[in-house]
Amino acid sequence: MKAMVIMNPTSGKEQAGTYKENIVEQLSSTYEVIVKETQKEHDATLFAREACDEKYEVVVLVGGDGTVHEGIEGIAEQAHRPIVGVVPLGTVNDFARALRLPLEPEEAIAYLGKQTKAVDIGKVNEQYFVNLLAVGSLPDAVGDVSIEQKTALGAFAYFFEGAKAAIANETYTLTLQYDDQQEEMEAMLFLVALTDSVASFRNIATDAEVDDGLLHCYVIKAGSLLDTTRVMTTLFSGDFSDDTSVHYFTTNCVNIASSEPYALNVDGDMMGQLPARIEVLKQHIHVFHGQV
Ligand SMILES: Nc1ncnc2c1ncn2[C@@H]1O[C@H](COP(=O)(O)OP(=O)(O)OP(=O)(O)O)[C@@H](O)[C@H]1O
Repeated sequence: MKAMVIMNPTSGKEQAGTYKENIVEQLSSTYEVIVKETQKEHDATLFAREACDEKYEVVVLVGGDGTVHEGIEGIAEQAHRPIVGVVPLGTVNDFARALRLPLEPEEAIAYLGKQTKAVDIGKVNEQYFVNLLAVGSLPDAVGDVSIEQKTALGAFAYFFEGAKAAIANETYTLTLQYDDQQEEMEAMLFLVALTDSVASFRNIATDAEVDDGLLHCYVIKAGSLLDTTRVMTTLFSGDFSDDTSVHYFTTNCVNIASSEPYALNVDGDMMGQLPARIEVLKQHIHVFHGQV
């Protein structure tokens, strides 16, 4: 049986190489292991696709959410899909959090080759996502977060920038189609979460399970500045149940359009623009899972 380890040498303050030996040791009793280092953008996608073509049993993605996203892109549409392992070396590591893996790389390595679980992935137009898709002020702001900010502030950088943009109160008209319904609304932010870990905050999308086959959709409606501030507080607290400014629904497919070609933020990076068809591929990828 074969395992391919795909490492991004630039992630984790360039410490990825120091974990190489332990990863190989963890897997080598069961698998013949090869290690590939990415040199540039999209290498992880190409390597992961090669692993599918050559019928590898396992692909281990060593890096941040960007590396996980690229690796999953390479696997998602293939007939043979290896089991995916994750060694988290990013700032946020939302996917590793959702899989209940320890964020300490050495500890996460111990889960490679152990218990597996089939998890959902999302498809947006012709791309895939494992965690979060967003349209609105927050995603623009997330795209603006610099590497230095991420390192200094960690996950909080996203919400800090997001809150500033939201308070500027930028809104737009969205048309949503799902489950035979069509809705039009003024929105500040549209979020689709697949897991309960969004920019590292576990109390957003608390109902989302990695294998529930559902897109957890949040429309943060336009309102006054006061409303906006309150909504941001609600977002931080994670309890939307009594908030009329937040429209929450679940579905397995939603079409979203807007009068303006708003940009999409997919798993933390700006990719493509509206209109978009978003669907969930239920329990599509097997992963090595952490503690339940
Ligand atoms: N050798 C390389 N040199 C420069 N960039 C690379 C290299 N290999 C991969 N990349 C790019 O690094 C990015 C992914 O970085 P990483 O895995 O650290 O995720 P991240 O999302 O930036 O993590 P986080 O934001 O949580 O710190 C991808 O855009 C990928 O194309």
